[in-house]
Amino acid sequence: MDKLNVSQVKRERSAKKHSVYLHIKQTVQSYPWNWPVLGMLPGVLVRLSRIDDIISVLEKNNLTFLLKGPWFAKMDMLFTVDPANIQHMLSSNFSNYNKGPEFKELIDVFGGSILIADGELWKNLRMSSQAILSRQGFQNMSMSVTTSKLKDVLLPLFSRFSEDGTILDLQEVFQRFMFDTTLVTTIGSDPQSLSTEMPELELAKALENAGEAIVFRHFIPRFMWKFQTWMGLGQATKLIDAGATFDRVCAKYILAKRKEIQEIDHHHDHPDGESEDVLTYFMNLDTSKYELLKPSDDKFLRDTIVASILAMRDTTSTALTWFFWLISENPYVEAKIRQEINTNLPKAESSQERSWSAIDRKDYLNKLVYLHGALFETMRLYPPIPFECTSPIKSDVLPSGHRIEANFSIIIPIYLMGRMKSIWGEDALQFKPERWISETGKLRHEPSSKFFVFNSGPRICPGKNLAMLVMKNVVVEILQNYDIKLVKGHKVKPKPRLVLQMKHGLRKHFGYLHIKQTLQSYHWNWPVLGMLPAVPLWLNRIDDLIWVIEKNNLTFLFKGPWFTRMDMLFTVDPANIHHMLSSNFSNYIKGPEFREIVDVFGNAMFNTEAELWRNLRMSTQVILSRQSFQNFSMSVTTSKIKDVLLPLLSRFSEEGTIVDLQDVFRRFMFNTTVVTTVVSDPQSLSTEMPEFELAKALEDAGEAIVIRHLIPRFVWKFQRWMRLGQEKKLIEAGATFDRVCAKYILAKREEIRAQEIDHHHDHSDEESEDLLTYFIKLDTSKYELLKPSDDKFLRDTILASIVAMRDTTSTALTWFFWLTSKNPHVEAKIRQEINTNLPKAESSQERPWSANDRKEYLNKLVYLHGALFETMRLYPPIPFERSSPIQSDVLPSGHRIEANFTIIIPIYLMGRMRSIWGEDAVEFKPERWISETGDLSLLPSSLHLTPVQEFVLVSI
Ligand code: HEM
Repeated sequence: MDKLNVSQVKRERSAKKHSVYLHIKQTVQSYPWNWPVLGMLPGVLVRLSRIDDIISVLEKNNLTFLLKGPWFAKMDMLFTVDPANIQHMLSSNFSNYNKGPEFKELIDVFGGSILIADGELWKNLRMSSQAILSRQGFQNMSMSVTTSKLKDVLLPLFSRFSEDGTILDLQEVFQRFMFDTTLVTTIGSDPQSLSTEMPELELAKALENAGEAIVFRHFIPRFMWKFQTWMGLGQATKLIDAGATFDRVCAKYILAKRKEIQEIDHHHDHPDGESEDVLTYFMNLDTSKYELLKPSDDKFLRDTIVASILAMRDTTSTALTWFFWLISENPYVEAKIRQEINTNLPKAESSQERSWSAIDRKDYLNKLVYLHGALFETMRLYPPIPFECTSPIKSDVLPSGHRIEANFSIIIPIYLMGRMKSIWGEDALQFKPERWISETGKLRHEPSSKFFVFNSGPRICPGKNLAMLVMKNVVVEILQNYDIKLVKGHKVKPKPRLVLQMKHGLRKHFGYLHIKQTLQSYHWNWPVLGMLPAVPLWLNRIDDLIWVIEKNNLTFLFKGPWFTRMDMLFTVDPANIHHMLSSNFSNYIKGPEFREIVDVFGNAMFNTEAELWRNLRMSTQVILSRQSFQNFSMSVTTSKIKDVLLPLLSRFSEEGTIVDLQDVFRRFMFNTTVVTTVVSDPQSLSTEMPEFELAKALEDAGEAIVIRHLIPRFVWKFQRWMRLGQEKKLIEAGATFDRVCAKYILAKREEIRAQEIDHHHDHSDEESEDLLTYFIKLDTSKYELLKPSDDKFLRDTILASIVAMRDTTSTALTWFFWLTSKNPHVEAKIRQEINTNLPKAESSQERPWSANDRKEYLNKLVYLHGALFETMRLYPPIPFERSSPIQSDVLPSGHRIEANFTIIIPIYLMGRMRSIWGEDAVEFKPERWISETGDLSLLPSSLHLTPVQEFVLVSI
């Protein structure tokens, strides 16, 4: 294997090990668009998986884009998301536009229903459908069917799953739920597809197969699928079979209904016509009003049943699935919805004193404005029907200026439309129910040509209001009883279908949402084992842990197993923190246990106390605050960026290599830290990505130390004595530290000696010396407890410097890039800030900057500063801090603590507390750091700066 291959393999291995991968890619402009013969098809295929790129193409083309298909394939299409075009085609010029013959042909299996029909037939179908959908009786029936299905089937099923700890696929649950309720409202009988057995139903299966085959037809030239149908091949067979199933199953329903009607006629026992099901309504239709409809014709009734299921089932169940996923990703939205539900809930319902009428329930649901906004917002981002087709009967010119011939295909990609910044603003990609709430707290109206999810004009969805009520009903019942969490690691993405369902991997019955009861039900404090058994449970459920701490007023006493000395007080209460780390500082130390746990690092500043700490702190502060040291560090960073990091990223980008950015940043910071500490550059960042013993030892030591925190002291003491497991690694890491540092120290002493002999040496340079030189030459009269001549002291100093700078900064950078890639609006704002403040000279590279110029420029980047703070608020590089009182004390929270008791401040959780940061605590919002005057907000006094914090931020 040659050298390059080796490095490639190493890189892949390291990428697997870590969890952050970012793909460096060129922008889409560089791909060729229009090919000879093949047209734009190859370009489209490349871009299909790059929704962002397609969005930017549409934005660049003023929201309308002409796609050239392969020559002679009749696949040219106009894509438009321009609200003006939509208003023109679907409202003001409605009579000149229809679904087009091609679309009808594509979905022929659904017959001539309302969803497909045009012209007079459509008008008849529309008027008759609207008549039944607008009946109070029909709406009430639909609501009661939904409510009883929820109470009698769905909730008991959830309870059972929750007790068993079963993970289930919520998409499938909602599909079955909607299938059952849709069939009850359509034909009056319940197929009971939702049950513990989850039986497979042929009609449901046929609908799925038909949907798949139809999508396939959209993507291949017409003559190909025509040929396949003729030969009965591939997808075509599925479609033919699905059609046959529709015929057979619907015939059965129709026959049964006819019998039922006859019997009722026979007994003269007419039920209330207002609440009849769809099939009964259409069978009894007054044909004098709707001349083109034929209630006696089984084909007409079959198409009506299929259309009714299609219109109601998948649309609603899909919207519900995306909704639950989005709120599980946005817990603050979920909290707001729960609050709205509880605030508006009438007393009677909560105490279950009386059952509600459908009308009471409707009134209540209509009050839930924020929930309404959250459902609209879900469908804006994940519209159940992701695209719409239309075609002009006569040639026309669109408001966008595009001239289109008769029968030309026009596609409205609704999915993309909801993501356009020019339509929805800079935050288009964010899930923000607030955008639907007006200043007076009412629902904000958006024209249907803009919020096109329910179509627009005369063909607007006639079931919209009913669908909203049904969805609200489902959400309220579920949220009142359950917490729903996404199973960790499950990938969520849409699958291209007629209805925008969620693609959840290949495994069919693989679930993705975990239903669980609220935390109260867990067994907490066990005899002998204390709370230890609950720990693994919490560790996977950070949200619960946050909730427990919030419930306990930010301070929580953890009981470890008996006799293990593992009891600890967890606190994130800013008042306690201020007390321990500031006002009562002298009574608090890291504690002997902590020192013992991190003994491999020796006497570093972060694990010493009292006078020794004061000496270390003062001497360190002197060098860190030197202008020259700061400038030295800045130039090291800058040249490492320009000479190493950027060329490497360019190369990866050209090769299309996927890099582990965490590894890159760690190596980058390792190099710059070692340079500022001892001056010699280990060059760990290069195409070869060599492994370094010092870096490796630091990693092993870190791992072992975490384990020491989690297990009882006697266990790791015993392991150390036996040289077992992670303790063995720790001993080896210690030896590596000794050896490598001894080398650095020896080299540095020699260098200093040589300089002292060399009389030409200019001492004015002293100001920009590295850390090791500084400590070797330290003035011991000022710092009596420090011993520059002692190699052990220098070794500990080198290590402390690397530990303090390397991982903290590189970790913050890695999370920062991940968060900005997930929040493109933040990235855009940062880029803008960078460009706006960039001095002309730099951009044209006319003159090199001094470190001072650069510092001044970086200090202007307030929004970037906020984004970095925000990154560290959510992902603090040091996730917890430890403290212990020398003498017993009472904390401001009222907790009495004995001397030497362990107190943990879980900084990671602290950044996620709603009671500290507000309802949007878990959101990434750099804006929270910007004051009204555009400056950086002052930190709350409970959060304390470390001496290097500002320095580190400037380096970043
Ligand atoms: C979240 C739920 C729903 C969404 C997003 C939705 C969306 C839509 C859209 C986009 C169309 C136009 C389709 C086209 O012309 O290609 C449509 C049509 C239609 N929808 Fe809905 N719908 C939903 C629920 C329902 C429900 C619950 C019903 C019935 C109770 C219903 C009944 C209909 C009917 C009958 C049409 C055909 C209208 C026509 O062509 O004139 N929809 N819907």
